[in-house]
Amino acid sequence: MSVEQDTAHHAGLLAAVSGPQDVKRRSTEQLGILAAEIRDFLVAKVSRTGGHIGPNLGVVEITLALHRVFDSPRDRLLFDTGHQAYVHKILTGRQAGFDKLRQRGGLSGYPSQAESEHDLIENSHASTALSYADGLAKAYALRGESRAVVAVVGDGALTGGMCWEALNNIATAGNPLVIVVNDNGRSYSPTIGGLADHLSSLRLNPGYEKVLDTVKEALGSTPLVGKPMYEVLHAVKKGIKDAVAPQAMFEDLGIKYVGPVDGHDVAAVEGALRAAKNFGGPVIVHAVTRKGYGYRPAEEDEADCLHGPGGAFDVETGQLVAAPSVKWTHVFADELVAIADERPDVVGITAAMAEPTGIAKLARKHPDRVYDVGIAEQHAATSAAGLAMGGLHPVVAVYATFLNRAFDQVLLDVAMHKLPVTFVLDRAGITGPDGPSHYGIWDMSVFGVVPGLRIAAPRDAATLREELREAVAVDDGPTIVRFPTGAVVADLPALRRVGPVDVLAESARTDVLLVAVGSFGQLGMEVATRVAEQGYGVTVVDPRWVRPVPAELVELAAAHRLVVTVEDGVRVGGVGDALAQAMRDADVQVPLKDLGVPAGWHPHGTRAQILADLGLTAQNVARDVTGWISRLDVETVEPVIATDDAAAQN
Ligand SMILES: Cc1ncc(C[n+]2csc(CCOP(=O)(O)OP(=O)(O)O)c2C)c(N)n1
Ligand SMILES: CC(=O)[C@@H](O)[C@H](O)COP(=O)(O)O
Ligand SMILES: [Mg+2]
Repeated sequence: MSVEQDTAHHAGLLAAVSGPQDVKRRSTEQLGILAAEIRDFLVAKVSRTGGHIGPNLGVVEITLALHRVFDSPRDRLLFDTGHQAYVHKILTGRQAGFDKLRQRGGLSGYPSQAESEHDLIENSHASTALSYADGLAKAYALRGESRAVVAVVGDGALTGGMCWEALNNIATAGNPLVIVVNDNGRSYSPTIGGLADHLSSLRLNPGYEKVLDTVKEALGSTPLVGKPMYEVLHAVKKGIKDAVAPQAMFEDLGIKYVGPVDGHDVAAVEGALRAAKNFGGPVIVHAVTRKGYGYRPAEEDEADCLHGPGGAFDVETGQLVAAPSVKWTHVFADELVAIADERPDVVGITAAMAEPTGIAKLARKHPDRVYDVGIAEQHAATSAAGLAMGGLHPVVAVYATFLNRAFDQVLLDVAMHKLPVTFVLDRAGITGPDGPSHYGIWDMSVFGVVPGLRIAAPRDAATLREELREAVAVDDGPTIVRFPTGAVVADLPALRRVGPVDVLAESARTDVLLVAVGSFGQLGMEVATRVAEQGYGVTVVDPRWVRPVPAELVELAAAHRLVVTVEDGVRVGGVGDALAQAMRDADVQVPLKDLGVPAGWHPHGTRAQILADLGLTAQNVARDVTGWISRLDVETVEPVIATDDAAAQN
């Protein structure tokens, strides 16, 4: 067969898949071909859009086997985190959508109910699927519905505490439920922790299966010498298993364990899944896979097996096509290392995202001063509280969206104890292609209610460095420093500083106080120019520290006719809301308009597109501001006319 014929033959099998039924009818040999076609398809498509290529290359065979053994959507397939559901999408009629993967109006990077009846959970925060599965299995049992529930969970996601809370309940409930552990030994970087070590010891122990075979043979050939002999042999077998395998742990919990199976052998996975399906109770199928399997640049990418290139990449090399830029993350990472060089009490914490948050840079310089806690943001917060109680100043670097789940820990374990912990929230505000679950738009509202917590929103590289230093200098309570995704914007020097507030622009007229939060500083400057063209004077300020609301900001507000806030976060409970309250408390009667992200689930796209959709562009804000201030002119004129009328009548 020529290369062309071969390619056409490959493309033909995948092209003929419009749903799971087309996977079920394939022979074992055809499945191998189909798997290769899927990998080609993934690389070809994702290299143009960016996306989670490494994780998906690793679950091709598992997903094929799932769709052969189970009947989705009647049976429920749940993907933990959901970043590895591309193959599932390909097999459930969505191949055409991959040209616009993660792009505005296109396919979501995660399961999506709007896209397909085969998708159920849309949450793309890790470690939730087992809890959903527990609930679903209970619901189907109570309603008398015979439907299988299957959760696919990675070894990384398994480091999250919710998984263990769920396992505890799944075991007690005893409902039929299949948990596929997709064990590739990695989160982004190699997965950390006791469980991960246990799993990898099993994976790396070639003697394991041989030992079991020997015991099995011994059992088979041993003449029936009665129960005691059997028990001795059984104990030997169990002892060996306990030494090298995690099943003892799962089986002690009450969950049947099947495995380990080669996760790239469809027939093996299929066999294990069928056994699990027929078991009638909770079963763990432990599938060992390789992240990035079948695509050399991913397999050989030491950093993260091409976990999720943010944009188009070169198929030959796996390198991003876009020219590298200096990101907010880089500025933070460099400054943190500089601070740590000066202050031995400063330590870093990452929740399985050392490279993406920049903490890796500190780890390379001071390896004994960085802790990777796994995908465990709640634990990260309280562990940081412990470190602070022990005399250190922890810097917990997480994405803004992931700190949401640690609210109680930040509130009570850290803030109530007035502990000096700095949370650095990367990817704050609208992020883009990952969609609504990944927008870091809630932090200022959610954590704004925490007593004693100070929140900084730097506007550029210089203020990020400065505010990070100010944050780690705080020794009587927690701090947050939040900044957006992507390339850091050009430095925007202040004209002067009033308390903590930077004045970025001012004019002779004091019509509007424009409070530009964080990276909206530059937008504020453009708005001021546009509004000035309409004859109004705008003072642009950056509060720098948005919580607590600086008293100086309230004083500045009192000196203007209109206050407008613009922030990259939800309006409810945001900076605008907080300033309005502070103004009410101070009896400042100046009207305030707050611009930000409206409540809702805003679909994915680029950050710029979404901000434009939300009206958060200089043009839109300038139009709004001009409209509001000109209406105020009319309103202030009207009472005068009314008085004249009244005088005329008298
Ligand atoms: C709560 C939470 N924290 C962090 C992340 C970021 N994140 C996405 S995937 C991932 C690693 C997942 O590892 P694993 O479950 O083993 O899946 P793999 O990518 O190896 O297939 C992390 C840390 C997240 N989605 N949710
Ligand atoms: C699945 C997940 O939560 C992450 O992989 C996320 O997609 C990373 O986003 P960035 O590309 O912004 O690092
Ligand atoms: Mg993994």
